[in-house]
Amino acid sequence: MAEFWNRLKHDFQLSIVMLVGLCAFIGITPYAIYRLLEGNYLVGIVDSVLVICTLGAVRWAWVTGDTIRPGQFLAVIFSVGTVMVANNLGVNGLFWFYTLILFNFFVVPPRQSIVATSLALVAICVLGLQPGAQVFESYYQMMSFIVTSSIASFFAFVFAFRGRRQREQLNTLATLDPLTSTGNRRTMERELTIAMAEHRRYGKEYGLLMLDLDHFKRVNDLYGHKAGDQVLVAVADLLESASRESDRLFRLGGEEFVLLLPLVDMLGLERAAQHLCTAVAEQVRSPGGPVTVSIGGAALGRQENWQAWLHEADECLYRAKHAGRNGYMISGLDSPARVLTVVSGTD
Ligand SMILES: Nc1nc2c(ncn2[C@@H]2O[C@H](COP(=O)(O)OP(=O)(O)OP(=O)(O)O)[C@@H](O)[C@H]2O)c(=O)[nH]1
Repeated sequence: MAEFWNRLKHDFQLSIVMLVGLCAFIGITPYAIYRLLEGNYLVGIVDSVLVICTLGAVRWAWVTGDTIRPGQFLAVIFSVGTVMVANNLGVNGLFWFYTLILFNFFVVPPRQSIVATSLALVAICVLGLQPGAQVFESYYQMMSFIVTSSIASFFAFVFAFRGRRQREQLNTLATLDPLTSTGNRRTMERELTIAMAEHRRYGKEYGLLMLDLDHFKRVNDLYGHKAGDQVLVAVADLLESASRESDRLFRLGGEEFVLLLPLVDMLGLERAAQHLCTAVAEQVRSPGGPVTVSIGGAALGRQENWQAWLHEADECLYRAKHAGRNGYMISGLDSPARVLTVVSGTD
C-alpha cells in the first residue's frame, strides 16, 4: 500500500490518470445502469464502454508506467463518447461536453487536448445541423453552446499550458544542477538506488566513476569564480560527450562529478576512466592551461547500499589524488594509474 501512495506521490501524470479514471467510474457508472434500465441501450452501452475503457487505460498506465498513450486513448474515447451521448440525448447530453473539456486537459498535453476538444465540438455541431437532428433546440442555442464551450476551452488551455510549463520548470530545478545542467545530487541518489535494485533483481552490471578536478582552487583564486564556473561547464560538457549515451552524469557538488555507467565490469570501468582522464587533459583548458581530473571507480558488487558503493569509489579517488593526480584508480584493480598525457600547469 505504501508503494501505491509513493508512486502516486512521485508521478503527477499517473495520479491524474488514476483520478480521472476514478471520477469517470464513479460519475458514469450510475448513468450507464440508469440508461440500460430505462431501455436507452445505445447510451447505456456507450456509458458502459466508457467505464470499461477508462478502467483499462488506468490499468495500462499503472502496469507500464506510460501515461502518454493511455491518456491519448482516454481523450479519444471520452471525445467520441461525448459526441454520441450529445447526439442521442440532445441538450441533456451536451452538459457532458464541459466535463470533457476538463478531462481532456488533464489527461493529454494542452495542444492535443485542444485538437480533441475542437474536433468533438465540430462533430456535435455537424450532427446537430443534420435534417431531423435533435441535438439543439434552435440555432441560437447552438451558437450559445459554441461560444460558451469555446471560452471554457480557451481558459482551460491557458491554465493547462501554464501549469505544464511551471511543472517542467519545477522539475528541472529539482533534478538538474543549475550551472552544468547535469543531474544533481538528489537525482544521483535516485538513480543509484534504482541501479542497486536492478543489480539485485536482474544481476545487471553497473560501474560508478567519481571525478574531481585537480587543483581547481587555483583556477578560482587566480582567475576568478567566473572562470572557475566556465571550466566546470566545459568539463561537464566534455564528460557528457566523451561518455556513452546510456551513461548518466551528475554533479555531486563543487568540482566533483559522478558518472554512472550501465553494463560495464571492472575492466570496462578502467578503460572508461582512462579515456575520460585523457580526454579532459587534452581538451579542456582554463586560462592558466590544461585542466586535469582524478578519478576513482567501483563496480557494483556486494555493497550494502549506494552510500557504500559511492564511498568505495571515493576512497579510490583519494588514492588517485595521492598518487599524483591526472590519473585513476579502480577498486579491485592493482595500483593507481596515471595518465601519460603530457600536460603543463598541473601538480
Ligand atoms: N567557480 C566555482 N568554484 C567552486 C564551485 N563549487 C566549489 N568551488 C571551488 O572549488 C574549489 C575546491 O577546492 P579544493 O577542495 O581544495 O580542491 P582542489 O583545489 O581541486 O584540489 P584537489 O582536489 O586536491 O586537486 C574551492 O575553491 C571551491 O570554492 C562552483 O560552483 N564554482
